[in-house]
Amino acid sequence: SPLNQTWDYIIVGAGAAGIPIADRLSESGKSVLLVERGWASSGRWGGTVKPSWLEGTNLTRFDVPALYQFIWTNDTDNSGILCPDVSVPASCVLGGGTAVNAGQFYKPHKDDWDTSMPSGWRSEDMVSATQKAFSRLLWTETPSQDNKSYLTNGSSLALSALTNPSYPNPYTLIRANTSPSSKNHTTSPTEFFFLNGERGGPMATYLVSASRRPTFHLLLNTTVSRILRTGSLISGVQVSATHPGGTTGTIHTTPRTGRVILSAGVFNTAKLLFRSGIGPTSHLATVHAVDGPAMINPSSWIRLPVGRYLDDAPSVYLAIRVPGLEPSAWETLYNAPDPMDVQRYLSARAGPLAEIQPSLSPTFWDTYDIPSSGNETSSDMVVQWSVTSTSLPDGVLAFSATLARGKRSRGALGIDSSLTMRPTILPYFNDAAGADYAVLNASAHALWARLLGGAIPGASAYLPAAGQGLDEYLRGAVSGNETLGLSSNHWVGSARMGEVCGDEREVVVDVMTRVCGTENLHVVDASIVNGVPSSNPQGVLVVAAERAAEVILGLDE
Ligand SMILES: Cc1cc2nc3c(=O)[nH]c(=O)nc-3n(C[C@H](O)[C@H](O)[C@H](O)COP(=O)(O)OP(=O)(O)OC[C@H]3O[C@@H](n4cnc5c(N)ncnc54)[C@H](O)[C@@H]3O)c2cc1C
Repeated sequence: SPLNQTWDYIIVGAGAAGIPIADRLSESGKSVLLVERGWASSGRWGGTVKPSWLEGTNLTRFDVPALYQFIWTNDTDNSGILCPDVSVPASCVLGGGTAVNAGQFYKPHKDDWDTSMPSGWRSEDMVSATQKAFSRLLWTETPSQDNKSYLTNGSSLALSALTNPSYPNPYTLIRANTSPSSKNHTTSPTEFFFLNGERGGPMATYLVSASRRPTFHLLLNTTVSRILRTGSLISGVQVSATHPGGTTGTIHTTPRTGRVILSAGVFNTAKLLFRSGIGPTSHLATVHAVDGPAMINPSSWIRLPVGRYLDDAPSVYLAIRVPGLEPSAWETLYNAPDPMDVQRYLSARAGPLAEIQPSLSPTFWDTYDIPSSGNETSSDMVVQWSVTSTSLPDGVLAFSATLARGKRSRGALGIDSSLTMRPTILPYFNDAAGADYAVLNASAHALWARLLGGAIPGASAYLPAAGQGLDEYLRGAVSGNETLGLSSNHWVGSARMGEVCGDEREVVVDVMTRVCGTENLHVVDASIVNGVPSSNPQGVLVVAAERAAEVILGLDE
């Protein structure tokens, strides 16, 4: 039992960052315990949740790319997948976000590091970590093993509208993971981490190599409820069984040298810090009222601005009607897919079930210059657009704009008396100078003019509808009570990394990923990324985990 030994590294949370760092640390020969609150998702790890047509195979719903969309639907049994104690979608099964996400996988833009991360985490420092991450996790634009794309009618139309030289100012076609820092008026086939026609990512790579080492142990179905801490020194974690097969008790780190690494995701890492007496006083007081004497004494609380730099990329979509657009019929895929498609997938991992439905491609980017205003210096801001016709009526093609690196709005998170984590300030369109809205507005107008100006023959307005102005539509989309609906699930930044603990820039962890005021407690997950990157974040997170492994192993040499 993991309770009966001490561990050099205890890693909390087996997600996008937790799995890679666990693997890299276990390479050193030291003992590594990876504690995951959820159950096995992928069939490779013993997962069992699947539609009936996968019975008799080793695959689960998490392994088949096309089943990704069903995490959002009410008519599919999604119980036990999303974290019940987080008010926004967060995955609480093995793999974390990488078990349920769309698999879009992008190499970081160099400015993802250079504009917001401290020294030691700039692009020149990340070269080896990037190389390691992107040689372990491969990517593809055609997950289907016959090397074809399916239901590509919408993506082909969009790609030609973007790149057609007969329309003014065409986009340049690139391969995003070959030219990661070309994100200005460029378009690329979407890059996915699917592997051999199945979900890839950390569960299919790093976890496989880690689990071959005798010094590595994966503990599933077990929630870490708090860190065992005496002042600045961490001695282990308290755990409780979440599901059958889980473990309850206390697990200790190796005396004097052991470390605990929190990789539980933006909201759950913050919750663990709060429950361990680390955070803003008001949140610690909320936890104290619930946990009482089980919580560390207030005289030992470490006041840090955990959660005060929360960020997420807001998304707003425009949609057009396109004559003759191929219907996607994706709704039937879970319970009643076409038997021919099932046969093709099961025998050869090919066909529409091997890809996100329908092809979520291409992706395109524009970068805008933002003049200085108030305390803000001039900078640039990236808008990433993606194309899909899923969950819309037949014949409708959507273009979804995501405000990415350089966006200025910031939010905050908090905890309530049921110990549920939630954003208390949403990081959307709240910047004083209105730069975020200005960029969205400019980008949406440029695209709308292209789409309705002849770049897609016969296209007509759907959202906004004909007669409703684009400005009015955009204003409506970004205001009101529905703003959580703007989320792209790209949350980062709840434990801001800085060069100097205690300075005014809301620093929670130092460049060694160590929580300020502690000796051996680290955070390695999306919490330490100081602002949304230029593209979907998991590529940045795996690289960050590789970099964190380098610095932590360096500390222990
Ligand atoms: C529906 C959806 C679609 C997305 N699509 C994409 C995409 O296509 N591309 C992309 O780049 N990004 C995508 N993302 C975002 C991406 O998945 C996340 O940014 C990423 O997974 C965050 O990584 P993380 O390591 O910080 O946390 P996570 O991956 O969330 O991992 C945290 C892990 O910790 C576990 N845990 C939490 N609390 C505890 C505890 N107390 N004890 C033990 N274990 C605990 C959780 O169960 C989970 O396994 C998507 C996210 C969602 C929700």
